[in-house]
Amino acid sequence: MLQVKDLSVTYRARRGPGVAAVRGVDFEIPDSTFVGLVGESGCGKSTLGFAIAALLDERRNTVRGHVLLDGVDLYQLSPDQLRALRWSKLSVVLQGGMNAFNPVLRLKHQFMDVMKAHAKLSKAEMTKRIAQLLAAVELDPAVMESYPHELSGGMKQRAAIALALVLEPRLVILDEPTTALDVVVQRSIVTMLSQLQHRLRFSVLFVSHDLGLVLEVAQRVMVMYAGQIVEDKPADLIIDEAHHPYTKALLGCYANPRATRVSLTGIPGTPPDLREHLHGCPFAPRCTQRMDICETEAPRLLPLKDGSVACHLYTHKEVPAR
Ligand SMILES: Nc1ncnc2c1ncn2[C@@H]1O[C@H](COP(=O)(O)OP(=O)(O)OP(=O)(O)O)[C@@H](O)[C@H]1O
Repeated sequence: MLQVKDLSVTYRARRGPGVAAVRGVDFEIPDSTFVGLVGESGCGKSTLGFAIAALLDERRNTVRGHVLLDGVDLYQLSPDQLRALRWSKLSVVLQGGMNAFNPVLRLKHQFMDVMKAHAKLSKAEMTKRIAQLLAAVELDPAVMESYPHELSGGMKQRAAIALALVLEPRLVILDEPTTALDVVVQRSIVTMLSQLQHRLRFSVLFVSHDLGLVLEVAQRVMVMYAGQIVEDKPADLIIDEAHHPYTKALLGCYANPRATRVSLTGIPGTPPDLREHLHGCPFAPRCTQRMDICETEAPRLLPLKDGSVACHLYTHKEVPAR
């Protein structure tokens, strides 16, 4: 349903090279699939999410490649065609829900504005639909009469998810939707989201730096490093069968709740500066299994039995340098 083909995004700079935040990314998300996108801060997750939603300002950055939703390339559409498609086919939920709502309008009017722009419904029908949606995200329907500031952070984020679902989109992109919330509220929202996704069968791209949280809800996990997808795997296999040394290192930073003993390791070094031209594998300077080829040749994302990985360890028979 969603196909991303050779997608690259560069934030242009006044002087010098821009930031190549997304570098030739390819993947697909079939219907009704919950995909998590994880990686350290600055690896390009949000930029990829925004580029898929065609939300980046093309006056300030360069987007190349294709994003196809049901075969329609979003980057070939006029602004009006794109507007018609937002909310109805694809919607976005951002951190804290704060960007979703106008502070001076009651929630119900904000839901109605979206509905009026896309569908012909009577006021009573709209009110009924808003009540159903708020109940679906486990909020009291009476909340529709509130202003955004009257809601707690968790309630606001639930309302933002309800708003994203108002026109029954096929794909919802959530960018760090629960990061600003406490752990208990985070868990309850993510569980609610997962149940809704099962019931309503939309697809989700869930952007998060929290691998533990993603593993609780996603069917598939894509791991991003330095603007590229380095591993893509079913979530239930990633803990025991991760291939990429970066995925293994990320897992080492996360306490597996199923393990009886846990030792957390961290990842030495820092991700590369995305303003620079990258030679070879971007993870090589931090990789404990690097080989000579890793310094010179960029690995391509190649299919495995389950998922895919971009790492020379699985295509070359060289012995790791250390
Ligand atoms: N508007 C912008 N202009 C210039 N560079 C940007 C802009 N937004 C992001 N970047 C840079 O692009 C790179 C990728 O950033 P991005 O926010 O997409 O990463 P991320 O993985 O989502 O990180 P985080 O989890 O911290 O949000 C970083 O080097 C960041 O500094």
